[in-house]
Amino acid sequence: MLSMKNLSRIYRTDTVETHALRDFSLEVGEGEFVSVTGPSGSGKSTFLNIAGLLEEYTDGSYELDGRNVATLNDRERSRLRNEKIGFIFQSFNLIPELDVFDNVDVPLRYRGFTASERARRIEKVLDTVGLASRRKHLPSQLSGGQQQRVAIARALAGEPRFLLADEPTGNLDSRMADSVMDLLCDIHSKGTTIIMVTHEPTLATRAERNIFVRDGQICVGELPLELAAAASA
Ligand SMILES: Nc1ncnc2c1ncn2[C@@H]1O[C@H](COP(=O)(O)OP(=O)(O)OP(=O)(O)O)[C@@H](O)[C@H]1O
Repeated sequence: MLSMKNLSRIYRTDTVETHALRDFSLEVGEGEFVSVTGPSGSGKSTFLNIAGLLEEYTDGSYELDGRNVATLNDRERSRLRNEKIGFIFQSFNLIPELDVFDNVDVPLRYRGFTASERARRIEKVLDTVGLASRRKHLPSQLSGGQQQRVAIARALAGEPRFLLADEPTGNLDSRMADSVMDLLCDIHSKGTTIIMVTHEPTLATRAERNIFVRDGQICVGELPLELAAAASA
């Protein structure tokens, strides 16, 4: 359902050309849970942003859910992104003035659902992430782990096929990180396809498949030592 072939992404400034991705080919099937690791600056976020249609690529081909991304106009791209993809970021990106319920409501309003349909979906996802009793709390009244759960609820409320997570546990202590990972595994077991970028080898090995990226390329058949150690632990 996600197919990238020989993708490249070059950032150009007046003086420097950065090859953030080069010859990057990847297939992710329906229902997979893939983690992406690699050194800082290796291209992980660039890959995730292109996968999520937030960023353009320079060359190669990308098909998402059978659609050739290069043929889409801006409106079609936004629509595909809103309907099929949920995002989770390291910094939870909640709106501080809105309570939990209204934060989760934000993307649903864009989709044009009725108020009753939105309320049904919000109650359901808050239940999924274990925060139904906190619906009237502001983000500042929640722990970091709870805030990330709200962000996950917001990403799930539109019932996306794809969940893209960029360092979702990066701002959390290990106990909260584990509980967010438990939640992602649970969401995956119910059928959502997940791609997660992480620096944490122990978290990466909880996915079904790990991709290791170095210098903008996937390293095939190479498991870094720390990942191999975490996998056998
Ligand atoms: N907007 C941009 N303009 C120019 N260069 C960029 C831009 N965004 C990223 N890069 C460069 O592209 C390369 C890949 O960056 P990217 O953010 O994808 O790496 P990363 O693996 O996610 O890093 P980290 O683990 O530190 O978040 C880096 O060399 C970075 O400096």
